[in-house]
Amino acid sequence: MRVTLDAVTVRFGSRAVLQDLTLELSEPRIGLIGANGSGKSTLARLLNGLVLPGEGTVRVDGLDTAEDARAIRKRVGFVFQNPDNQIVLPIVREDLAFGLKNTGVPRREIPERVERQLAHFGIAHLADRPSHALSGGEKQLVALAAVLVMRPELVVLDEPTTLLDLRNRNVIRAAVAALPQQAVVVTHDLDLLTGYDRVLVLDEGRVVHDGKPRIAVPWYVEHCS
Ligand SMILES: Nc1ncnc2c1ncn2[C@@H]1O[C@H](COP(=O)(O)OP(=O)(O)OP(=O)(O)O)[C@@H](O)[C@H]1O
Repeated sequence: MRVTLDAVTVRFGSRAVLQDLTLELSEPRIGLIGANGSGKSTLARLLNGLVLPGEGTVRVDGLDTAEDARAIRKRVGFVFQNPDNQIVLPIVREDLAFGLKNTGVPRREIPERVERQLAHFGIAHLADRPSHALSGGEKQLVALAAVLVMRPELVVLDEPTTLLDLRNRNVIRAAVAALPQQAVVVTHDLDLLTGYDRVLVLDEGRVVHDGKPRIAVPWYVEHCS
């Protein structure tokens, strides 16, 4: 998919948290890095219309997020930083089935799709567990599974590894690397970006570096830390 930002500014109150961004995002793996408060999550949220630009336009394959948010959300999945904001139903299996039911997937196909997605992440054993009683890392895996089961064309992940131990961080890294879909990943975990096609470094709402990870990551470490 091709996401284009044209002269986008986002303000919260009188403060511009993204300033006059013009970008085209179409590479398979894009990382967004930058200091706390630099605007990464806000940029990620623009991509599926969770945040709308105050000025300028965001288009996803030509659809304007300010006008076609519903159609865009079907195609662009968003994995929240805090999985509690995403998991809506009390039992894991039901949570994964929820979105599928809402988008009209035939009921007989739903259980198998849910099982397959959970098994893919090695979390089939969580299917009947209450979502609220999962560990932070388990919740993060369930939240990612719940987005992927919808088969979005683009997946936006906001700090997908923050709550995870080393083993599950590797599970997520491998899962993201193996995604057939395009992915945009906000992260402070710089190792996650190995092999990515493009990394954007944000600073105070502007893109201050844009390039391959082997250049962008050392640039960030040198200039922004
Ligand atoms: N809904 C909101 N209302 C007011 N201010 C907001 C809102 N969302 C974000 N901000 C502010 O916008 C700025 C950018 O926030 P954003 O979450 O995009 O940064 P970030 O780079 O993702 O940070 P972090 O690494 O800490 O997650 C911050 O100063 C934040 O306080």
